[in-house]
Amino acid sequence: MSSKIPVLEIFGPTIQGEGMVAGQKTMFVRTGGCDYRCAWCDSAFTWDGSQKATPMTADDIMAKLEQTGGGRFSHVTISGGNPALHVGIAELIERFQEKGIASAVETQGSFWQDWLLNVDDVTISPKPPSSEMTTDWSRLDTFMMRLSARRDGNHNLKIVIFDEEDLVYAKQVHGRYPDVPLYLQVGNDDLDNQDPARLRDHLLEKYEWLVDRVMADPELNRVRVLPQIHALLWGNKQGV
Ligand SMILES: C[S@@+](CC[C@H](N)C(=O)[O-])C[C@H]1O[C@@H](n2cnc3c(N)ncnc32)[C@H](O)[C@@H]1O
Ligand SMILES: Nc1nc2[nH]cc(C(=O)O)c2c(=O)[nH]1
Ligand code: SF4
Ligand SMILES: [Mg+2]
Repeated sequence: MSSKIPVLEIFGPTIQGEGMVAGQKTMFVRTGGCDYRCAWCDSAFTWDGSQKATPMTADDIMAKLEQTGGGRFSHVTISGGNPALHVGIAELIERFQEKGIASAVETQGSFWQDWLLNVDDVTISPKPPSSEMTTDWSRLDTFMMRLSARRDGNHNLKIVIFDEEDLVYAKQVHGRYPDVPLYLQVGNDDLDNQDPARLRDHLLEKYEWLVDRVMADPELNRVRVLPQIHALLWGNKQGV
């Protein structure tokens, strides 16, 4: 029997706006529920009760992806919430493999699932102090070790930066997993802004600050710095 997955939204094709495969044409499946409560979560509707998830089987999700994306995609990103809370995603990844669809997952590294071994690109996003969450380093170590042991697939770290303290945290993570590519992402601290042009100016100013800080720091010579491209293009709109 297949285990159902709580789904908040399925959308696309759009571009992956963040991290390692930024610019990639992809569909998104966003799952409901998260074990964290980040102070600045831009997807709080997945866990704060404001929107209701629909329980779906892997086949339901495939049908909805095909209905929404038509023939216009060959890549699916699973985000949330924390997708790694859901065992049922194993079957969804199998469907992708059968159909030759590449897959990516966004998670914070607090829960492991063996299906992660079959995902092409795994992004792990540990949370810095500004999130008001605490990193369980032994859990994260185990998570990173399991990913490093796989033969196929890529993984990377992505840390959202709001302030100096977050940069200190990012350097701690970088020192702990020096061989894993690290992306620093501009934090969006204006989640209620409904004016995409004004938000864009604001986020670009923050991007410039982050770039300047990274250029000045010899401990950050190997990191990559990116904004959320989708926020620059479409602001705080959901489902893009
Ligand atoms: C909404 S989360 C869902 C996946 C998973 N729970 C996680 O946090 O990695 C997707 C990505 O958005 C990032 N994110 C969340 N809120 C953000 C914000 N206000 N500004 C920039 N990035 C944010 C997260 O750090 C994560 O990398
Ligand atoms: N275009 C686009 N790119 C994204 N990359 C990560 C996202 C996420 O919310 O996990 C996201 C998203 O919501 N939209
Ligand atoms: S871990 Fe991800 S989904 Fe969960 S609260 Fe933090 S940013 Fe939001
Ligand atoms: Mg997002």
